Amino acid sequence: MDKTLQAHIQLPADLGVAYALLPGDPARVERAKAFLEQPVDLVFNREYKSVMGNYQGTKVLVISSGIGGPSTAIAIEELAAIGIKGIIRIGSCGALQPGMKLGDLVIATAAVRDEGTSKAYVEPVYPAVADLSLLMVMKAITDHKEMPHRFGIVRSHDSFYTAREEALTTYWRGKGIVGSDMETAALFVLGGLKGMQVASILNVVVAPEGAPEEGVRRFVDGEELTRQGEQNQIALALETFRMLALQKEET
Ligand SMILES: O=P(O)(O)O[C@H]1O[C@H](CO)[C@@H](O)[C@H]1O
Ligand SMILES: O=c1cc[nH]c(=O)[nH]1
Repeated sequence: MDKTLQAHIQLPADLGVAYALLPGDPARVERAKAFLEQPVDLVFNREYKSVMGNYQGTKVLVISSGIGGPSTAIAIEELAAIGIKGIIRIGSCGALQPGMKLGDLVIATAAVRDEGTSKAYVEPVYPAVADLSLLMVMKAITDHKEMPHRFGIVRSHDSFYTAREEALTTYWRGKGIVGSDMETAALFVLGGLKGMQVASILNVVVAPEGAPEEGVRRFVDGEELTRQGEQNQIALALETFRMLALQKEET
């Protein structure tokens, strides 16, 4: 077995796990860990904190990506190198469309590539799309679960504090985009290029007319609706992997 550690995530290739949850924030790894049976702490190097455990018979790795495309792409590359086949991002986002509430889930079907990382890999005409099988499983689960959510296109961006942020949000709201984050496009493009199964479930922490920094601050402080949204997204992601694994066993 190859015991060589990946340079950044510091994990070896013999973990024997095929599915990974990918939050941005290392603190979310701890909260996802609470859903796992026999959880084992693995590594905390730079922004990459990892734990592994079982969810109702399915082995799952949880590892943080940090903020933005570059650190996410490094995580995806190294996860692919250790045999990860499926990744579900469990991130936070700003809502763009009227009526969306804190703690609602956005299940990204595709992402606007308004960032740089995915362009370092492939021309901007290449689409950033989620894996259809994962989306179908999520649709089946959410059809029967009480969990405020919507499927739609998100926008991934690189900046947070420029003078153009409000204008950009207004522009993309007009194009029907439902949420904004910073990693989904890189995940979808790399996942597509590498033939991995990838999806992204985002928890709304900034209301449609809210100030991004204020929403993020309140989420960090433990605001109740956004914490419930986080619990919902973790449960949905884990249940999706469990059902996917069952489907694979059956075929
Ligand atoms: O909460 P995470 O998963 O980090 O996601 C969102 O939060 C960060 C910005 O506050 C960005 O990484 C954005 O994509
Ligand atoms: O617009 C937003 C709001 C929250 N988080 C993001 O990444 N973008």
